Amino acid sequence: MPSAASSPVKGPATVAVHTRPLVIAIDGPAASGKGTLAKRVAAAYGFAHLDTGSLYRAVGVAVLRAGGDPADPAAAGRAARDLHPEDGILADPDLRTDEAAQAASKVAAVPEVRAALLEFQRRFAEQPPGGAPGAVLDGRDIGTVVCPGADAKLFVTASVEVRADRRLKELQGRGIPAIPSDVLEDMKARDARDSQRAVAPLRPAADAFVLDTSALDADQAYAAAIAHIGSKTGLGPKA
Ligand SMILES: Nc1ncnc2c1ncn2[C@@H]1O[C@H](COP(=O)(O)OP(=O)(O)OP(=O)(O)O)[C@@H](O)[C@H]1O
Ligand SMILES: Nc1ccn([C@@H]2O[C@H](COP(=O)(O)O)[C@@H](O)[C@H]2O)c(=O)n1
Repeated sequence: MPSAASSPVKGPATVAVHTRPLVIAIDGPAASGKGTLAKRVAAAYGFAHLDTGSLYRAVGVAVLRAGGDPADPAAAGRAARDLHPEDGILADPDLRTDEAAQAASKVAAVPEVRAALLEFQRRFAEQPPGGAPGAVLDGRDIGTVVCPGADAKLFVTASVEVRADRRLKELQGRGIPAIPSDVLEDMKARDARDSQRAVAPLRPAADAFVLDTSALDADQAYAAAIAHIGSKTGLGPKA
């Protein structure tokens, strides 16, 4: 094999700089806007995007469909081991219901479930589908557990009242009737389960950039995220 010094020059020196896909981790509580942000960041950089919450939702829905209790570790663990995310289940509209969200946060507290879903998430980050040059994963434990070596980490948050209001408007926009106080209580219950569980609790990684979007609209949140990602990776968005 010729040494690097004797190799013929095949193109600009910068071409060979990225020898592995770039990984951007975006975590945060429910309705903080991390999914909206992750999709937009992925599109801007030409990266693949994985909404890891949909994996937990798929497991929760599978347990419910089998007539089981999402908090039952045996039922939840079995459903996670049987999950084949490549089969299109993540696009099932049933995953977007509040019932699915609550079931997801119950199965997510089961260590066997988290272990069963870990490999798929890491493979996505290491080998993004379609040969994309990078991956954006959003969830609760991407920066802390799934991709602790991510090139840029964001923890997107907002006050629980602001998040409940966003979710309420989202539900209303989809024509789903919702009671504001119920939405707020559900949000608090999910926050508590996600941040108090023993395994991979929701919390910012020590090296995460905390982005509070309580007073930011989606464009302002995106601008702040892009500035941070640029400062960590030296890359700017393509679009
Ligand atoms: N900065 C923002 N300001 C106002 N509304 C926003 C902002 N970001 C996102 N939204 C809206 O808030 C709602 C929730 O956003 P999104 O689904 O991205 O949150 P999420 O953190 O991914 O939620 P979940 O974890 O429950 O999937 C959506 O209706 C979205 O359009
Ligand atoms: N990395 C993750 C992602 C999600 N969860 C759990 O799933 C629930 C649903 O997630 P959404 O992002 O779709 O709202 C969430 O409440 C968490 O309990 C997780 O644990 N880890």
